[in-house]
Amino acid sequence: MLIMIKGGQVYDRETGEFVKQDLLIEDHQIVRIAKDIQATDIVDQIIDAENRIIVPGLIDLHVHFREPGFEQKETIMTGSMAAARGGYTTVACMPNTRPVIDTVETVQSIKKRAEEAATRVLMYGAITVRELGENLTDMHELAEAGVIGFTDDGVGVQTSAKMKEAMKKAKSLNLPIVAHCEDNSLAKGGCVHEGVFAKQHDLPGIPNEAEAIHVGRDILLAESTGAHYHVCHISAKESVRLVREAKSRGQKVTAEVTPHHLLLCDEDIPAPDAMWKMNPPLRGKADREALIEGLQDGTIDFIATDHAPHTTAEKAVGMKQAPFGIVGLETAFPLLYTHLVCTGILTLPQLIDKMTYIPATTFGLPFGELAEGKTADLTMIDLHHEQVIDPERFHSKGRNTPFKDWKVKGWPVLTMLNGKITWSESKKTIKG
Ligand SMILES: NC(=O)N[C@@H](CC(=O)O)C(=O)O
Ligand SMILES: [Zn+2]
Ligand SMILES: [Zn+2]
Repeated sequence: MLIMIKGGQVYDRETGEFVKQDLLIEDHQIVRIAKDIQATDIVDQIIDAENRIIVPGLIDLHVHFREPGFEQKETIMTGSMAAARGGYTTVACMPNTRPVIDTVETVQSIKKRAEEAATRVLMYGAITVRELGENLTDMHELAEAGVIGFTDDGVGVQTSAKMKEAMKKAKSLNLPIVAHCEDNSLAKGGCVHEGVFAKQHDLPGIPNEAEAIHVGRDILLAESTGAHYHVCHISAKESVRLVREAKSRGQKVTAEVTPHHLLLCDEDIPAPDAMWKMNPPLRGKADREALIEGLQDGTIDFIATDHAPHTTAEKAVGMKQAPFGIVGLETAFPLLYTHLVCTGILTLPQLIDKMTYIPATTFGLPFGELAEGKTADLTMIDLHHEQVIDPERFHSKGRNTPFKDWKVKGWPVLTMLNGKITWSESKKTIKG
């Protein structure tokens, strides 16, 4: 099978430029990128990319696909379709499923289910059995089964000794510790950020230190064990400061931030409505500013959505009772393009790199670049098309987003994984 993508503005990471070029894809590989490829006779399909940019397939290293155990919220199939619609070709699933991803059997069964998925589905193994914080999983076995790192995402590892033990093991396996940073003794019972909104509505707050204290502790532990330490969904200004300081000492500490923490703060929450409830919570204005600054100066390495679908019924029970989490895969790129690139906060190449090449290289994954010889994972985006976010049109089972009705531009129009089209808005082809 030979596919040509014709006339698009192809992103070149090395120069940061968009050059009008054609791509030739043979089976799963990009075989040629050049101006005006004359191969019309031999190709099976020609895709018209006029007025579109072509970027590497987006990569989201923090998603919750809920399978096994919570299929009412999402499945690998619906989650991966949401990812494809959002322009993603690679995702990494968190292990807070039922059962937890803490055994080789569970890894294998998810791999099996993911064979037909619309994205490449990578996964993390749990740090502790059932994410209970008590006994380490068989990390060696999980690594052999192919997990890309270890995390107890959903909960923090509460004791320093357990985290240190996990880091030692992770270091020996050359895999990262990916930490959900939350000290329960400080966070317990809170449902929003301990700030303006909590006060106004008399809601129990989660203070910044609940996150930052783990970041600080773990940076010390990573320093002594030599492990690669990665901070999930960083949200507090103090955490950004700690990561910046560790990086300046040359430590292998990395961090990700979500679109919602970059675009919203607690004062933006219109009313106590669980569509705005997630963990960590939307922080204060100064935190949001620190996150943007951290993203700009490279303290924060990349963007991950923390796509966390829940059912409408679960989210309808109010701010205190509802589960934490919002969906993100189908809105991330247009939201960030509209609110960070069109406003001059990031350049378009910076945004693309933080959603492709940087997450890949941070975790040593061979994706995130458009080049001859590379896997044909790519996304075609219409930067000009403006559309309102309509959760009813999501491929995800989750409708839980605070961005409903936001008018944004920069929508993905075609996604290709391994040389196969996994999502296309219009099937706009010249041939085939
Ligand atoms: N982020 C969330 O608010 N929720 C996540 C758990 C997590 O990422 O900590 C979930 O699994 O629902
Ligand atoms: Zn988390
Ligand atoms: Zn998560």
